[in-house]
Amino acid sequence: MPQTPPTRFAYLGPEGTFAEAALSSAVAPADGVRQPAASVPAALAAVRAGEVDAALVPLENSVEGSVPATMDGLADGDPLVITREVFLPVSFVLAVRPGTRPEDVRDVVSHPHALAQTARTVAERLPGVPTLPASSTAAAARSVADGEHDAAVCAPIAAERYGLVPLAEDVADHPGAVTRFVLVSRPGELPAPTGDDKTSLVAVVTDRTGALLDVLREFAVRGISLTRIESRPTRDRLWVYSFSLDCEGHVAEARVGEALAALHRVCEDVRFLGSYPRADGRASRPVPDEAADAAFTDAQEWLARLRSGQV
Ligand SMILES: O=C(O)C(=O)C[C@]1(C(=O)O)C=C[C@@H](O)C=C1
Repeated sequence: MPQTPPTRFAYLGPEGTFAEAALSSAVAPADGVRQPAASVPAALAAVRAGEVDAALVPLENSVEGSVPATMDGLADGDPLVITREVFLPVSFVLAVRPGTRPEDVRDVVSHPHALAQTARTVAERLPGVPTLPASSTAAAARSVADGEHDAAVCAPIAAERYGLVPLAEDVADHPGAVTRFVLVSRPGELPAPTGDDKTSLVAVVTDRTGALLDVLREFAVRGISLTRIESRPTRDRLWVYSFSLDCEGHVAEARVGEALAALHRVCEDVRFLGSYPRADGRASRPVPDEAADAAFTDAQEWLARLRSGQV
């Protein structure tokens, strides 16, 4: 009997990134093969090209906010959809080659999000030492192991993986940070509604009075709570913005489907980014009776009766 090929996953690499840890927490090693990608755009490109089935990429961090490469990578290019969200607590060490003393360190390298989350502590430990960006925390650790740089801000597991030792542990300025990762695929069958889901989308609006209010109203009048909203420049058109947002609910629910259809009417463009199980551990708000599927069905039936003359 022919065997189904294993699911292929890309993640922001190399080995030892938080993205790899997030993928491991979500997908058992036996449930697919995984390959590191050099950057978030490279991971998304591998999905679009069909080289992998899905990519696990960072979307936002509780301290530093959104990851622009992922936000923009999902908003532009061939459509991709989120099928799952994964939350991972992140903690950082300042890692060096064995034998390195604080006074030997001439630079500190890491992913910009990791440098931002540790800026104060690293400056206290290594005053005046410049910081440099890397494509990921693990790429930073590897470059220190290779002798290209002197210290990396990375996960304890990355330090171990690349033979480094901690010069300082727990160097986050705000301990307890969590990064939200998303698993993205080419559009296909949607994850089934679980009753506790999120829907993500990007709405492009023109520069006019009340444009954002129009977007928000379509959710509010249908009893849908938003869990995130932020604006990004569309980049190719001056002063035209897109709103990237997550709301509670699944597109299969009438209230969410109708809100999206309404946005399609009032926005210049709407890009659906998926409906997937909510995993942030926070309780979704109860759906008001008048926004439940049954209320929409009842209203549709009533309207059909009116239209057929049964007043
Ligand atoms: O470099 C990594 O290890 C990543 O997975 C990326 C990333 C990010 O983009 O925010 C993930 C978690 C940390 O907040 C720092 C870096």
